[in-house]
Amino acid sequence: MSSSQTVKSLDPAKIAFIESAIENGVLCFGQYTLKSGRISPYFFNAGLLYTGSLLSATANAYAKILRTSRIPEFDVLFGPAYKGISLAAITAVKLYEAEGKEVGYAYNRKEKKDHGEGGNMVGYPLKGRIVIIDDVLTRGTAIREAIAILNQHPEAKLVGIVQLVDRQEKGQGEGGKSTVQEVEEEFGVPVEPIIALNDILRYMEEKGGWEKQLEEVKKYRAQYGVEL
Ligand SMILES: O=P(O)(O)OC[C@H]1O[C@H](OP(=O)(O)OP(=O)(O)O)[C@H](O)[C@@H]1O
Repeated sequence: MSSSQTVKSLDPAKIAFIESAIENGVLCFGQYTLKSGRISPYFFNAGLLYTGSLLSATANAYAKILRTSRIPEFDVLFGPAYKGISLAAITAVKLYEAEGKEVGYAYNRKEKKDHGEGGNMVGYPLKGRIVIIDDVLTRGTAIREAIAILNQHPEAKLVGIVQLVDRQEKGQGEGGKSTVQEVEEEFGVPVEPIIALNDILRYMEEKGGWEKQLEEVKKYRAQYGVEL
């Protein structure tokens, strides 16, 4: 298969997102130690979404998922520190500019501040229907911490979570479920990704020229992945 092969079975928006991520080094292949301790042959580095055009494309992708997926109506976007902060902010701006949709925006600090406005929450008051915006759930530690923050606000109701990439990996439990499945069951809300590992694999398979990386990712998936 040549590297100019067309990818037919994926949504063009997903193809564009994957290609832009690869071109800009956001989606990369090698050897990466994840927060979970797992050594992954691929990594999605949301920290490299650092130009206006990349942020704009990312915000479009989040806005589209919020419009088209299982995420219900919501009032506030909550971006957990650190990476979730800018991701939630750009999404709130995009929803307003592109769709005229006004939503609140809130984030937490990792360290508590004792001057100025004080506390560790900033932005829109945490009340109403909340959607968490983050980059990726690996073992789900960060998302559980974010939900614990929400639970300290009795008027806040979590209604959904959106992540950039669903790695489709086993979570913390013994049942062999993915982190996403565990979080969906535990908290009773949908967790939607912009792309999933399956999309990335399909892209690599159909595009061609990725045989070596594909083999490594498939090996990793056989060890840590879940069949969906
Ligand atoms: O599901 P987990 O195993 O918790 O891993 C995923 C989370 O960990 C990373 O954030 P991190 O806590 O490193 O904070 P950062 O955004 O400040 O980099 C990443 O941004 C995810 O949010």
